[in-house]
Amino acid sequence: MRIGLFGGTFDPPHRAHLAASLLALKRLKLDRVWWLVTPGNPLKNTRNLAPLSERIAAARALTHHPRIDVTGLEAVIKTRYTYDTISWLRARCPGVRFVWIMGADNLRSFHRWQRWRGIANLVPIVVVDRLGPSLYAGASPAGQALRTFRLPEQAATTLPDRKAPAWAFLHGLKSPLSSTALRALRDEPSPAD
Ligand SMILES: Nc1ncnc2c1ncn2[C@@H]1O[C@H](COP(=O)(O)OP(=O)(O)OP(=O)(O)O)[C@@H](O)[C@H]1O
Ligand SMILES: O=C(O)c1ccc[n+]([C@@H]2O[C@H](COP(=O)([O-])O)[C@@H](O)[C@H]2O)c1
Repeated sequence: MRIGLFGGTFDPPHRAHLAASLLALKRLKLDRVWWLVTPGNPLKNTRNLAPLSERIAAARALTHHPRIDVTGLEAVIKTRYTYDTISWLRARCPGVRFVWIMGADNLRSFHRWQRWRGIANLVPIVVVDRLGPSLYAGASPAGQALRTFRLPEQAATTLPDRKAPAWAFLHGLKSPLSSTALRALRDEPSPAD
């Protein structure tokens, strides 16, 4: 069983999240993708974050795909740290080949995550193209530190079978969508206001 783990804030979820999941599903020949809706990204200001239950419900409504499961696992196991989440899952699912999925913006800030080198040693990672951040992601501190473990894109399909550290960059999604932009649209005063 090959499972992609797609952690995110999803406030709100949008079509690029779905497209990134579908791209990883197809290119890595995954059996499933599990969305892990975070109780709150430890590096983001979470003061105005929508409630977890709302973000989970919106993600389920958007995905509605037989191979995508939306979970609030991190709230259940009481962590916000990816290293803890992946360790917890690996300990309980020994037969599963997990892969961590993230957008290129997160590779750029990956060196600020708790135990990021440990995460890279736990599971293979796939980085999905994102309009803007993709340009410099490979040159980021983590991209540079992990450069010798980078696979050519054509080998991405082998990622779930690889021993970590191993990572690949998937091109082909250059979506400008972001939750920040959607929140700004939502919060814009209407002409009637
Ligand atoms: N347009 C996109 N293209 C590729 N990956 C994306 C895109 N938008 C989000 N992602 C990835 O999806 C995951 C969840 O992202 P998140 O919920 O933070 O959405 P976001 O649009 O980046 O939100 P925000 O604007 O609030 O930071 C992250 O790994 C992120 O890199
Ligand atoms: O573990 C960490 O230190 C850490 C720091 C920043 C982000 N993350 C995780 O990265 C994922 C993507 O976050 P976001 O806010 O960009 O959607 C989400 O699962 C977060 O919990 C994890």
